[in-house]
Amino acid sequence: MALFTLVSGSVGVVTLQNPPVNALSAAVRHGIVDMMDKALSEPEVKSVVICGQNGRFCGGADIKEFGKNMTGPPLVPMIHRIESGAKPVVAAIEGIALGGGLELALGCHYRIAHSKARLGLPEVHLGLLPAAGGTQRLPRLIGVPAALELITTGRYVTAAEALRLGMVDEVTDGNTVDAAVKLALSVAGKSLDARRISNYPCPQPPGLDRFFETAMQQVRQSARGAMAPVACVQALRAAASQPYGEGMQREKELMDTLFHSGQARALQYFFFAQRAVGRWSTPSGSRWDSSKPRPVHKAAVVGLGTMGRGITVALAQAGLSVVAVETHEKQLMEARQAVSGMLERGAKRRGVAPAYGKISYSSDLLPVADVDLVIEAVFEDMELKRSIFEQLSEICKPDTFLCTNTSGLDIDRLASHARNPELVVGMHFFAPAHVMKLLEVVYGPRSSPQAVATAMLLGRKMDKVSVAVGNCPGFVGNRMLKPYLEQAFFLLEEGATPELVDQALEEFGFAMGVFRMSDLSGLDVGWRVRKADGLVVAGASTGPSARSRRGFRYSPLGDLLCERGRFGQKTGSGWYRYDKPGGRVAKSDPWLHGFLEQYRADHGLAARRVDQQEVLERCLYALINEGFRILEDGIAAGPEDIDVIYVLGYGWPRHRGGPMFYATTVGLSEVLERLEHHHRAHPDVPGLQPCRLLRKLVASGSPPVHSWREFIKKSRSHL
Ligand SMILES: CCCCCCC[C@H](O)CC(=O)SCCNC(=O)CCNC(=O)[C@H](O)C(C)(C)COP(=O)([O-])OP(=O)([O-])OC[C@H]1O[C@@H](n2cnc3c(N)ncnc32)[C@H](O)[C@@H]1OP(=O)([O-])[O-]
Repeated sequence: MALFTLVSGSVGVVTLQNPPVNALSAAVRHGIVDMMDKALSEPEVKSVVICGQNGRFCGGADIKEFGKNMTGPPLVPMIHRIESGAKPVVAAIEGIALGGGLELALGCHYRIAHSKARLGLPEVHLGLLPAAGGTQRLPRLIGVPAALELITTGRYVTAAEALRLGMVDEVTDGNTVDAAVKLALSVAGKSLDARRISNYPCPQPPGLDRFFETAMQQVRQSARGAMAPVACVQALRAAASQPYGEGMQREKELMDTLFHSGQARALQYFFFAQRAVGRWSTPSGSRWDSSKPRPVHKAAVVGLGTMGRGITVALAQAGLSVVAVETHEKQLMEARQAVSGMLERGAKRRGVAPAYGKISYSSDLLPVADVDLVIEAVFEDMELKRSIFEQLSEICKPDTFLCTNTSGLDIDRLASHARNPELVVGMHFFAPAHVMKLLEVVYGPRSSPQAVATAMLLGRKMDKVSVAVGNCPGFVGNRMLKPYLEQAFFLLEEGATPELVDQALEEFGFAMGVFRMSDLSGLDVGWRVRKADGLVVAGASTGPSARSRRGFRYSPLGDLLCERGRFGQKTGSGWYRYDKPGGRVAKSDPWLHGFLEQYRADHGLAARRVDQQEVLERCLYALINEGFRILEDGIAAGPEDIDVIYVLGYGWPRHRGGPMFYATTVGLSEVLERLEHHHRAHPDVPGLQPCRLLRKLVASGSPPVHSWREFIKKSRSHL
């Protein structure tokens, strides 16, 4: 819908009305076309302002319409009609002008933005390109290099940057629509020849061919198999080398290919999945819409190691007062410095003042007495955490929420040491905690709905996507990692190398293969967990018991490397070697290859050829299978939760939608069949045994991923 009003006697104001973001649905497009026709035909209207209802200009095309039979006036001719009209049109940009919304504004003759507005062309994140003229008008307006950067990254700019770049004509702190009306009055009747961007020549970057070859190389490297960024470069090249009309034709052709691609479907699924996880529920019936969070103004972080420092920064940047506690004086001093540096860099990036004043430091727990919420972030040791929870229960106000940052310890056990177990939840942050977008909020059987709601909201305030998950070893993310890692180890035993496994996973789109990732995060982390689980048997490096635990296949390879002090990057060697401890560049290690050969010889294992397809099937399907088990157990409420966790926390390629969505693109029956095949070959590996839920879904005709929640609910209620 769009509303027309006549103001100041001669300015027609067209207001887009489609809450919450005024997306350009068919009804809105109809409204704009009708209201513009009215404005352009009525003689008393001399100029026009386009704005959006409720302080938001426009969030772009209506993504919900994609994939359906699209009706209504198309965007390109609609915007062309505005630009080519005889009356000046001013875009009054408040809040957001994104995607098609910015393209609409670029079709207007003038643009005024409110100082708090954000502008951008984020289509690339949806597997698309700005196909309503964005790839052709923006470079004509701000030059090819700047447009290329904005379009291929989908980055938003502030109003101030938009003004610097020349995307807008004016920025105001006052009422944007009033300012736009004033401008519209002043330009009524003036020539529009110099205001139609499509008429501008596109400034050519020097060395056009070289410029685009380099750009394409860079984009291909960072895109990791995503098609949209590559298509964006192609469209920009057309803008720089062809007349506007031909450039538009190229934009359309490229969009046609992207629009129907699996990648676009995956990325659009992921867009909605990130929002769906906010509508959380637990098996006991707590829900996002019936659980009221309590306000948190002051929080404490206990333990200022790497994670605690990041959490402190995230809380301070979210505007909370933070008491940062570290009992070791030296560590406290180092942490103060590190936190200040992180705050400074963050503030510089965001163009704000560093939030130093939000943090007070302490070497004892007493100042946490009046905080609303504590995040304990000490070393992953149950005894240590238990003793801190007991102390916190003594010191804190009775209603203080007690949260623990843990990647897998039992929340319920910890809660049993708190005065009020219902106020205890887990908050699993990912390193670096002030940067990574993901937060697993772990509820135990005793966590109150309010505690879960409060932790979820706090995560959002820290600019994270919070996902509520149940309590089990490893929660969702690390629990699924276990069978994935296990398969990678088994593949080494059977003849693969770390390089081969990593290459297969990186070509699939992971930022890092499993071995490179283990080297980065430290092999000792998993070793500690396996030791705690009683899986590491000293002196069992040969003999029949070495490769079996509790009747199932086990690979001690990771343990053997750790016994030799090879913890990964930090020690200068792991699955790869590095120039020095802390080195970052992984190099193939002849020692490791020799070690693997000797290991196979010691265990009577014949190396066979492992191909990339087998790596993908064994590692990824085992991980997906565990995902189905997690759904079956009610640890995650829906596939979206798992997919968001894997994309935002574990480097799963976004353009593949997440593991559960990916399973639907492969075909659930294919995943089932391949798991059965691999399980037949490795009957002593339970991770490869297809789980019940997967079988049930296949038997029910493999319903689409968005209907799994209902399916799971129904199949539970039948039990
Ligand atoms: C062949 C065809 C040719 C077509 C040509 C098209 C060309 C064009 O270039 C393509 C586009 O514009 S592509 C588009 C390019 N634009 C983008 O990529 C912008 C995407 N949007 C965003 O990034 C964020 O939503 C905002 C920053 C706008 C607001 O953030 P915030 O304040 O945190 O709010 P929030 O929680 O995020 O959203 C609130 C609710 O609004 C919903 N919704 C939002 N946008 C929607 C949309 N465009 N649509 C529909 N719905 C949209 C969202 O799902 C949620 O619904 P729920 O039911 O309550 O869960």
